[in-house]
Amino acid sequence: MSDNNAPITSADLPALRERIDTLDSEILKLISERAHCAQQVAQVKTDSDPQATFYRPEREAQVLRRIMALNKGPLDDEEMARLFREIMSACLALERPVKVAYLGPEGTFTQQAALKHFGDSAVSLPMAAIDEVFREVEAGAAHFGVVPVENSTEGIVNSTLDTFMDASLRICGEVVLRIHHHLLVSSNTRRDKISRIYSHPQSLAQCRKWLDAHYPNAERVPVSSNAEAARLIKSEWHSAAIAGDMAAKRYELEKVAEKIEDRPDNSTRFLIIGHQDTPISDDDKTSIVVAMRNQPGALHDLLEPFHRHKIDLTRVETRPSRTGVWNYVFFIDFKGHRDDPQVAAVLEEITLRAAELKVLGSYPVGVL
Ligand SMILES: O=C(O)C(=O)C[C@]1(C(=O)O)C=C[C@@H](O)C=C1
Repeated sequence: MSDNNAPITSADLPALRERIDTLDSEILKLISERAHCAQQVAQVKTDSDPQATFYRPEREAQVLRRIMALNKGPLDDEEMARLFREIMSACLALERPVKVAYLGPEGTFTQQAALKHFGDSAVSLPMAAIDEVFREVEAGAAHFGVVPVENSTEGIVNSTLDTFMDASLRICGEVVLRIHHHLLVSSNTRRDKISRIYSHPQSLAQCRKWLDAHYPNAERVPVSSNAEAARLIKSEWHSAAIAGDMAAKRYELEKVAEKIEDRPDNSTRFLIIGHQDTPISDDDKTSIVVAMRNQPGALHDLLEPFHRHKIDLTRVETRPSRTGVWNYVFFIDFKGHRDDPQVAAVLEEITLRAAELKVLGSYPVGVL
């Protein structure tokens, strides 16, 4: 191979490939050793508790954060963490394969979020509605569920918050996904004759300006999901769909235009729901739902302890209560874990002031 100062030429190719082969052998050996360690961890877990939970979100967040902090390039931190995410996913599948229910059908952004969080080795099960995802996990048919909760342009997903009010499940993680929309067609579509564009209503709204500029006369048809839009156009030669990469791949569609969302920072936050409480990971969030008594100053009374204990609120959402006794409930997300002394003190104070308080979960801030 060339010395350090000489430019690399095609003559170096065989030596470079030989070096890659040697490195791959080392990586292979190390990954196998790591997988062996994970198997031993599983043994320790089952020895101490036959009902042990194998998936440990706080540990996974710590592993990924550490890798990102150690990474010196040339791969960027996210790319490197994504590779380790897959290694961990395979290691966890060796311990016990994880079943994850998500808001389907196949090809939705929620499926993409599930894969981003659990990796490719998880078994993912599409559900037709958000409450079905909850039910599947509550019934034990899936270990975890993934549901959308808020979008940076279109706001809150009300059905997720409403379903939480009656559910017994905990939040054990969050995933934030950059949402990129594409205009997709099938191989049979006459691209110059597009007269109808299908998508989920939120996606149509997120691409409104682009559609006004490029397809002002096409009919915009709202459907139940982007994946459904992608499926529909397979049989219509004059129609296009707005959907993401996952749907494009699943339905073998071609991209006429990429990243057509009006706001480049368009992102959606998803929650991971399950049965278990998650221990502290050192960078956590907590979600609670609170019903206050119907009296003046109730919201102030609720928020004041957070201010006094210097706890950052990341979201406050009001929803009509469905029990009829209390008019409104507040969904609050804040930084910190319920086992942090400061957070525990705030929760204790709120319990005294509120008609009802439910901690939905403390979980690691999304890493990827
Ligand atoms: O540390 C553990 O508890 C493990 O089971 C190992 C491991 C890993 O591969 O690093 C695998 C699955 C868990 O979700 C967390 C981490």
